[in-house]
Amino acid sequence: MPIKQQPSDCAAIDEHSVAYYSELAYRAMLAEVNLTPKPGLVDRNNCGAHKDMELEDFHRSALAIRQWLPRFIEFGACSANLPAVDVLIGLRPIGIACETDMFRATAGVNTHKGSIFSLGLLCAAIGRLHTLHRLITPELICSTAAAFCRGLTERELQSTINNHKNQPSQTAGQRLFQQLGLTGARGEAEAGYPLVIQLALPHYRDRLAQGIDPELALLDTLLVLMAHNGDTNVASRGGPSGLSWLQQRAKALLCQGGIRHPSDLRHLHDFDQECIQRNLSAGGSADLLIITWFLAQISHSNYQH
Ligand SMILES: CC(C)(COP(=O)(O)OP(=O)(O)OC[C@H]1O[C@@H](n2cnc3c(N)ncnc32)[C@H](O)[C@@H]1O)[C@@H](O)C(=O)NCCC(=O)NCCS
Ligand SMILES: Nc1ncnc2c1ncn2[C@@H]1O[C@H](COP(=O)(O)OP(=O)(O)OP(=O)(O)O)[C@@H](O)[C@H]1O
Repeated sequence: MPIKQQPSDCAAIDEHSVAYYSELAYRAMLAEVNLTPKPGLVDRNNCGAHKDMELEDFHRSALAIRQWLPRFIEFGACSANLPAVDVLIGLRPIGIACETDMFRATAGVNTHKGSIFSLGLLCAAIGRLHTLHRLITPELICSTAAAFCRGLTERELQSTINNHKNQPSQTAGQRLFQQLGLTGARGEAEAGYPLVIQLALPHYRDRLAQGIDPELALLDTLLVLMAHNGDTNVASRGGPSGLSWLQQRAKALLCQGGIRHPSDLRHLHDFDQECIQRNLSAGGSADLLIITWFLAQISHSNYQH
């Protein structure tokens, strides 16, 4: 499809701001994958329910993605003159090139496809807000990302139902929308990341304010996401019953008090083993946890541009 409008050349965003936000996004990916023990997901203890990837693949993948993070921010900064809804068409080739580098780094394994999509959108939103001299807050970043994605679920999920029904070219996300109505990574982005803004981020901040260890607070926040997210990774592996089981299991753990003390980690070890047995992995919630950590650092920082 031809690009309707090209972003004009713009005075590039200053390199310190680009470096600062890129580094936070890179560290967010590391904070998530190193966090242990996570039910069903790859972590420092094990590969969870995954047979084709391990911790080192995620470290290599994050390093490959790191090179692209400044490009997302710069694109967002340089396209700030365009209507928000016209930004995604220019951002996508950068996201796809970044995905290609990720697959090269992992010999073809999907470690961070969903993370690239979401971090790419948020980084571009930061660039746009910077150029427009707006405040860079979690809420404004997510509402800007939502504006980039307006119409995305209609274009790529709803309208593909009739055009591509049962086609092998369908992605997992398109198939799950058709079968279960889940809108996945696209729906969460288009809605402005409500699970992060309304649930996970306030929960993480509350736990930190209560003096809970940051790693335990992040694990507890992962449970909140798992309890509420219509995660297409879980549904693709376990169907609707697998998704419902995982959500209920996470809710039950939270009702028991969640993860507040090191002794609570035994519940996560049990949950991990159950996910491995059922071949369930909450990759979408892991992606949202990356975003939660990233936005939490931004709301804590006094960074001035
Ligand atoms: C839109 C994408 C994610 C489509 O993938 P797909 O159709 O398989 O969709 P799906 O919703 O199943 O998600 C893919 C990944 O997102 C993550 N995910 C799953 N569920 C959720 C959820 N509820 N919320 C957030 N992320 C989720 C998972 O990691 C999953 O593997 C993407 O691959 C794509 O189009 N990439 C091109 C790069 C791009 O557009 N970049 C633009 C911004 S940088
Ligand atoms: N620590 C993690 N462990 C596993 N997945 C993660 C982790 N962090 C993020 N993810 C997300 O989960 C997705 C990978 O999930 P999964 O391997 O289930 O997907 P897939 O490759 O599409 O499916 P399958 O492996 O069933 O063929 C990635 O796109 C990534 O963004």
